[in-house]
Amino acid sequence: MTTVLGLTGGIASGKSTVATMLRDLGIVIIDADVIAREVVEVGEDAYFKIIGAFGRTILHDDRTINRQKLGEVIFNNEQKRKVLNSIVHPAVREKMSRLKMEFIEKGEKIIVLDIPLLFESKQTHLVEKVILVYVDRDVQVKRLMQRNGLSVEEAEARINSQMPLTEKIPLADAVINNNGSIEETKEQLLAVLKQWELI
Ligand SMILES: CC(C)(COP(=O)(O)OP(=O)(O)OC[C@H]1O[C@@H](n2cnc3c(N)ncnc32)[C@H](O)[C@@H]1O)[C@@H](O)C(=O)NCCC(=O)NCCS
Ligand SMILES: Nc1ncnc2c1ncn2[C@@H]1O[C@H](COP(=O)(O)OP(=O)(O)OP(=O)(O)O)[C@@H](O)[C@H]1O
Repeated sequence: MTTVLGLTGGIASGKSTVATMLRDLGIVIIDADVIAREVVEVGEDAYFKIIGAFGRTILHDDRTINRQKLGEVIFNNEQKRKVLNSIVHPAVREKMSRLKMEFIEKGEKIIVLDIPLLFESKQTHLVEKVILVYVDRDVQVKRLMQRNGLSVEEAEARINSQMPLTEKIPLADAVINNNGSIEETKEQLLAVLKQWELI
């Protein structure tokens, strides 16, 4: 029997940090951000659809998608974000489901789907339980600015394009508070997995 968990949070809340801890425990992670990059590689269906919707100005000279430029467009324009989502999300969903089935067939005990927009895009039916990685907004802004080299306005725009983390808390089965140290986050994660009798 395989248990399928969802790992979610907000931008720069610490999902990848928690995913690395899970990987270190030997648990398989299917990462929606990674798949979202793969399905828009040069030559893929979604790649051509993106050019059709956003024009060739969002490409680098080598024809790959200029993610920084596309990000500037979609994080500041809800209409355009919806257009991009409508192109990329179906392809991501299809590939995630396929990978999930492959790992189930292989007999993996636990599979974690790391999906930043799990609640926004109503994907909770894919998983049995959801772990939310939470941080306070000021911590989130600070870590996002630092990691991506963004201004406070740019960081706020990205955070505002998602459901507020406080609204995600009641929708999750377990909440890991990542305001503190990495060690404190790891302790919380292990406690959740023990409580669910997964380790
Ligand atoms: C806009 C893009 C080109 C920016 O690329 P970039 O390399 O700068 O960021 P990256 O892909 O690593 O995403 C970082 C984080 O941004 C947030 N984010 C990404 N896309 C979205 C979106 N459409 N709406 C809200 N938040 C988003 C997520 O928290 C994600 O973890 C890229 O994020 C993208 O193609 N987004 C659309 C697909 C999508 O929704 N991906 C999220 C998981 S399916
Ligand atoms: N407990 C912590 N203390 C200090 N820094 C942290 C902590 N957790 C994460 N970080 C840092 O915060 C940033 C965001 O963390 P991470 O990349 O894990 O978030 P994420 O939710 O996967 O982000 P995204 O969805 O935007 O890719 C990273 O630079 C990471 O090193």
